[in-house]
Amino acid sequence: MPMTLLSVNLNAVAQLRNRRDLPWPSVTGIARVVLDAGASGITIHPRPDERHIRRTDVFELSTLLRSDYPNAEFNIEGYPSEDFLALIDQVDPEQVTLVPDDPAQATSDHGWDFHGQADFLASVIERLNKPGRRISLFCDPDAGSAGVAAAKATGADRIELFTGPYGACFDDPARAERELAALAETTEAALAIGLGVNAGHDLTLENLPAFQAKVPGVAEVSIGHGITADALLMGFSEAVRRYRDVLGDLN
Ligand SMILES: CC(=O)[C@@H](O)[C@H](O)COP(=O)(O)O
Ligand SMILES: NCC(=O)COP(=O)(O)O
Repeated sequence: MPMTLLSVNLNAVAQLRNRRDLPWPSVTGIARVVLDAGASGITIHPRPDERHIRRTDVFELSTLLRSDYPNAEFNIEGYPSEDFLALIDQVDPEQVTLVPDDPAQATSDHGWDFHGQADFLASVIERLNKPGRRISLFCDPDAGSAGVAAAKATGADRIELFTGPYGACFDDPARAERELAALAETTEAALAIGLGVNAGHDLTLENLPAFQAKVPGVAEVSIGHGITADALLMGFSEAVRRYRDVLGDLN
């Protein structure tokens, strides 16, 4: 089975903590648990209103990864505003995932318009690019070969497939098949031109097996909401173990 790495998104943990003016659950504490359980990295999507991840979390996570988990990948997602770009300069994560969200958006719900925003993306990527850092662009599942060619032309290293529409098909197997076919076609087209592929949004233990089987070649998935829901029942260590198992990442 092809192996896909798991990056655990800690937005939901931060959102739970933020219900009270108290420091638990600890975002860095959960980061330790998931990395000790074999997750390959940590993903966060700090939003301008700090409704989940706060600026302070970004620095604390960065310090933790640098000091205790030097092989783990830190993936920071967000819209490339000047504030976001300055944060990336300060924190210097291994992967930056650019997402076309406006500040008021409830959650990410679409990929980039690679043709319409080609110049903007190319200039941002030129600023962000440096050795040892990967740039990924959030991508609609049906972007197809024209979309991924335009994404590659911006200078990006990878796309991140937006799997939200697939995740929403949990009660509609026929629609899920159609979503998987679009995701597979976009992935194949990206890999054929040397663009790496990540994926994320509403992936779960239930929908990952079919995704793994039908969309081969995905390097990394970032998962937050689903794995946090599972962790409430089974704990984060066991949840990470089960996701890694489905992803072919257990010995
Ligand atoms: C980019 C993406 O797919 C998202 O999943 C995002 O990171 C989730 O953000 P929220 O946790 O704010 O819904
Ligand atoms: N990039 C997608 C991500 O990080 C996780 O999204 P979700 O599992 O919380 O929907």
